[in-house]
Amino acid sequence: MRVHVVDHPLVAHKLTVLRKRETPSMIFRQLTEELVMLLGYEATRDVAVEPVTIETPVTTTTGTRLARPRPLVVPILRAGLGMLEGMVKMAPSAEVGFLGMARNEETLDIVTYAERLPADLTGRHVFLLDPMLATGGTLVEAIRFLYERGAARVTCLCLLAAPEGIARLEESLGDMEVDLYLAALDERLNERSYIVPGLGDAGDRLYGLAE
Ligand SMILES: O=P(O)(O)OC[C@H]1O[C@H](OP(=O)(O)OP(=O)(O)O)[C@H](O)[C@@H]1O
Ligand SMILES: O=c1cc[nH]c(=O)[nH]1
Ligand SMILES: [Mg+2]
Repeated sequence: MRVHVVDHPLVAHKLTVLRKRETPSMIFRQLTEELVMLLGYEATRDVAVEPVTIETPVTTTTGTRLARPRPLVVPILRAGLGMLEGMVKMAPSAEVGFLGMARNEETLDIVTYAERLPADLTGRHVFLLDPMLATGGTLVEAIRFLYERGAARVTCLCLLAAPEGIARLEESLGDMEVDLYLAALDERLNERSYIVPGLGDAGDRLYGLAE
């Protein structure tokens, strides 16, 4: 697995505001979208492209477009949904699929409760979106699922990860190649398997309480 921490002053600044306890949901959603755009810029740096002939007002020229089959963007519900808008703004021709997964907060087991993806992912480059990589249980399940469906390549975008989750991915993925883009690699997990210093429960902060 290749881990890329996007080291940029704007990422660090926005992430700091995102972490703050008092940041309200509306600002949290906005910052999440902006952070995904910055991560997405890096994560798509080597996405496959192909030449395309176009007419400008002056002449015919050869430009570039994202190659077919189109990249597939997959947010892991619920919290990953907060990352979708920013990613599709960066790659508007990408297709979008959905995975709904939740970790049981007592047992940490993962339940997949929804799936809406193409039946065959052969040749597809999948961009998996989930803000939090904690124990890694969710991402391991999701990546396995995508490769079993035939995905050619999986790139994960997370805002935060714990070293424990990265170690779990490295142990569990064998020869499945994964690129992981992060806004920050945090210190550790706490006794409830929350990321420290972290930002709390990303799903609740995005969609939980009305202000
Ligand atoms: O690495 P793990 O230990 O598996 O934990 C990370 C998962 O936990 C959170 O989702 P949660 O299960 O809280 O669902 P939600 O998005 O609906 O809040 C987060 O968005 C990840 O999907
Ligand atoms: O810190 C964490 C860990 C798992 N899920 C979250 O939303 N936050
Ligand atoms: Mg949650």
